Amino acid sequence: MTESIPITATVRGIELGRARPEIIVPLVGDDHDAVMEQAAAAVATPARIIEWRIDLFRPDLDDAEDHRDVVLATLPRLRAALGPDRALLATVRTSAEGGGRQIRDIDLAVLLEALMGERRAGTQSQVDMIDVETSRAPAIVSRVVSTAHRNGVVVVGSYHDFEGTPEEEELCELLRSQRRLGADVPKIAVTPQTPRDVLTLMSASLTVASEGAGPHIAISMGPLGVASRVAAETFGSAATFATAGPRSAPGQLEADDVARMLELLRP
Ligand SMILES: O=C1C[C@@](O)(C(=O)O)C[C@@H](O)[C@@H]1O
Repeated sequence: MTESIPITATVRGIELGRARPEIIVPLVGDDHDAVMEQAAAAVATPARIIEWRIDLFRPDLDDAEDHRDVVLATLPRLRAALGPDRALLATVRTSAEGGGRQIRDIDLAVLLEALMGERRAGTQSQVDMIDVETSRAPAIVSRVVSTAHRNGVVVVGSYHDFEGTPEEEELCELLRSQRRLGADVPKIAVTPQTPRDVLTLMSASLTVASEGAGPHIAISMGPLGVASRVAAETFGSAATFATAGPRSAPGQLEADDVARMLELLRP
């Protein structure tokens, strides 16, 4: 019997969806120096993907254009600090999904598009992956997805629930619908109220993984959900978020510990 080749999403030679789950370290600094300091700590861990939580950057700047200007000024320096082998995931988590910034859909689209830039032939966008919340206006999601794909940027589609864990079938459908919207890596992060909720999340992830449509990320947040962050490979999640300093969500563990756990828990 021949084994089917998994569909993967590749950034900087890192193949999401094949072999061991990737560790993603978030940078949550509120200004340039804090972000650069956290980036230095992140590159000293085994994480190969670094997430810049842009919604937490310069909260003093309410104006979308002022905020965009400082973000774009820091981007090349952050990119350089990561070196050629680490991928940069840019995330603007809106307050609607537990993030730090209240932003109009149109300003969000302009910011995400500016981050991806229009690359010239033979060059690479400074951002390798872009996070888009798939519950934003459909026109905005599709605009961001098209710009990303035109520029060779991998799209992470996001959904967060900080209150509870929907039913398994709903979780599966969320991941499938994110992929239909153009996400290369659908992602759900939900909150367990009971241990069984953690199983529900893992089971939904396993179901979707077995469909073989491509990589996805599934997280059960908070202290109860920690198992989901280290057992990612067993239930088919392509990546897990872990820290090198302050965390960006409840339940995240240190990247070095997670790397060890992923190795120990390899099926
Ligand atoms: O979407 C996610 C997942 C996350 O919420 C977590 O639970 O690890 C952390 C966020 O930084 C990231 O954007």
